[in-house]
Amino acid sequence: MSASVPAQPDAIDSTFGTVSAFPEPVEGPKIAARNVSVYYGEKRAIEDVSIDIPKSYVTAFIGPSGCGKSTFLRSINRMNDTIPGARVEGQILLDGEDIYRSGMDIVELRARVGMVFQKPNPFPKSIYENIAYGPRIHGMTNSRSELDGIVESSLQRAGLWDEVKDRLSDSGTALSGGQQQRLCIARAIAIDPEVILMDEPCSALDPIATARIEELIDELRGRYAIVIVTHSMQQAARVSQRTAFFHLGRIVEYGTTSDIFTNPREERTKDYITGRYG
Ligand SMILES: Nc1ncnc2c1ncn2[C@@H]1O[C@H](COP(=O)(O)OP(=O)(O)OP(=O)(O)O)[C@@H](O)[C@H]1O
Repeated sequence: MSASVPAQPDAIDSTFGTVSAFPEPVEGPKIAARNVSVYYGEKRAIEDVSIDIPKSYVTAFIGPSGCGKSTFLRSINRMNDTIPGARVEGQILLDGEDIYRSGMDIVELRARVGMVFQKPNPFPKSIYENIAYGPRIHGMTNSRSELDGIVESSLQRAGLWDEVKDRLSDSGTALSGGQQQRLCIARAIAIDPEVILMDEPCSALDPIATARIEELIDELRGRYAIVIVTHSMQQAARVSQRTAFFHLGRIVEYGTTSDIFTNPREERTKDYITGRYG
């Protein structure tokens, strides 16, 4: 891992296990949202959200069902564009560039800001093709051997290579749920993104597969800005260094995961993380 990777977690909390406390990021934000509101038709699902999301950290979005976590996550790579009637106000800056400006190349944006969904969704193609598809359409390689190299390194980084190297031509959909999710992470990594958005990536997985994905998230964070939506307080505490608590379409509190879980400023945050509602 690079030297810029934050240090190891240093705070322990008996309820949530090890909770990370990290120094402030040294670089400017990878993503900066400014007064973002998201509408579905007349309904406002996100209201005036501003947040800076750093590189080399995992940022968790937590909050009760329907509070807008997924809506906001999807607005970071303009996935909401695909929903009829959805509309975004405000600014979302990626390295200072407004991703909602006219003329923004959406295909390039989604290559820079990859996404992993709740339910693993490999293409109904071979394991090899699942990974090779993105680099091929983005013109990232000139030769088969280069493409082979990307497929191998992506599967390596997603911790799947040893399990699939002898059956790359088997269908991706024939893998176990946990393997499929690692395949989807490998697919996202293959096009060299800068940000990885994960919408409840473990909710369809058993505890062992979940632990594997959590380890993987920790291994990957040095290289990317990772944002994860999760319903599991324990998972947020285990994998993230920053946590934003959403409620009724707003961010109530955002800070180090350590502060949010051990020393929340807001009553609503405290109530949620102690299980009083949600
Ligand atoms: N495609 C859509 N069309 C209309 N309304 C939507 C759509 N998607 C979400 N909403 C509404 O926007 C609000 C926020 O939903 P969203 O899925 O972002 O919340 P969430 O916090 O991710 O919830 P959950 O934790 O249950 O996944 C909810 O009131 C939801 O009903």
